[in-house]
Amino acid sequence: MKIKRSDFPKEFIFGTATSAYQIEGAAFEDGKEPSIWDIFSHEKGNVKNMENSDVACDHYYRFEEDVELMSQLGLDAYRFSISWPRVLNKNGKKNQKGIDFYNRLVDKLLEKNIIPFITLYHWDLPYYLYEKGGWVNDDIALYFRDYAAMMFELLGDRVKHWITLNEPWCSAFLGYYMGIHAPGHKDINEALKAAHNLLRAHGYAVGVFREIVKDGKVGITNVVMKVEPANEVEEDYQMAVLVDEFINGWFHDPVVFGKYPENAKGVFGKLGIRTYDNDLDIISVPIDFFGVNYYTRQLVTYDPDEPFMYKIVPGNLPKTEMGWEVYPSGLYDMLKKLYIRYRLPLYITENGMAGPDKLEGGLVKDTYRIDYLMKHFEMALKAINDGIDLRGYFIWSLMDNFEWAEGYSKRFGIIYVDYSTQKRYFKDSALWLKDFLNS
Ligand SMILES: CO[C@H](O)c1c[n+]2c([nH]1)[C@H](O)[C@@H](O)[C@H](O)[C@H]2CO
Repeated sequence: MKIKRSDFPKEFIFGTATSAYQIEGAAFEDGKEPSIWDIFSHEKGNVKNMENSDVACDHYYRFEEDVELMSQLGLDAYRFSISWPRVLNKNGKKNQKGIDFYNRLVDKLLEKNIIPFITLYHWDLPYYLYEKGGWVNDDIALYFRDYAAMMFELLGDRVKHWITLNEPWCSAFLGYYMGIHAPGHKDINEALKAAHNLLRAHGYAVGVFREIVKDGKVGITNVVMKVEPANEVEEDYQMAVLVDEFINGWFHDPVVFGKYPENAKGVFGKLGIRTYDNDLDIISVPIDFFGVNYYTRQLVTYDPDEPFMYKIVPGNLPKTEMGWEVYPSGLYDMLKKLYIRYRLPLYITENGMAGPDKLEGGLVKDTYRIDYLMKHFEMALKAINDGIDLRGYFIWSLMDNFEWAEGYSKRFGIIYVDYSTQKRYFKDSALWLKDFLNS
């Protein structure tokens, strides 16, 4: 059964998502200070082929063309992030040229009737704050609060949908424990501290949001993985519960319940890893929605030789270029689980796939991406029809961009970017989406 746009509630919004560091470029121009990713990507061995976002998709200079493309597709909304080091310099002064860029971007979106959704933090911490300790310095929550208040003051008259953090799990565990993201640390105690300070930053920002953008909605976007036992044996089921708490619970429970998940907290305690319970009242100030970034499932199996007694097992379903299984039913399962547990409205703030996209004669035949998106749209519609308060869906991503440690080797866009010419090309998936949005 082919679903149509009209099967969704008329107020449901379809959009695309990007982030500042992945598309803007102009990394050192117009007064922008370096971020931890500007430094990390220039250090050998961190990013495939030593690629970086000095230029990326040159969006800082091409944003009008890009908004025009969004308008041609008929998108309802666009999710993007603010580069903190582009708008606030190391002396705590506003960088007016950086602020003007976001003013012009927001005004262009509104002119085209595209609803802006802003993410305040999508991993590009100002390097000058990292030098003060970054996310492991408790003061960072207040620096973030002041940055958030400034952006709410500057754009809150026109932007009514805000996301404090994108995937604090990645910032904390990829950045401070696994070392594969900036700042490249490998210290579990730093990771737990960073996680707590990220959540404190979120809570402080929501507090000032309520004073400044009275008619706005604010939430937080988390990684959402369907965690399943690799084998249907008791010990794997137990590991699935634990890993679900590590990945999903650790950043959802404190925000709603004001407490960390018990099993995971117990495991950290047993391993002598410190956890925190200060400011849980600030962390759990009420929010208006959860942003859900769903891509795939994670199969786990018990392994006593691993630090946390589990390891990830690659499943046998078809995989994307990232090696992630295509698992649409996991989206439905997680939307239902989140809605039952937290009773909050939901937006899918990211869903999409990296494909073997080839530009031939100005076309990209990414039928696999059309199939992927259609199957996930069907799960979103099923969730809505089952009474889940799902309000929107943002495809990751509007255009091919800098895929962090993978550099430009992974293409997630519905628009193809030829980085040698900066020309944009609608992939077949974009043309399909345009038809779908008009169906
Ligand atoms: C399991 O995937 C994560 O939820 C995830 C996937 N992704 C993300 N988070 C980030 O929010 C984006 O910046 C990435 O570009 C995007 C694609 O990798």
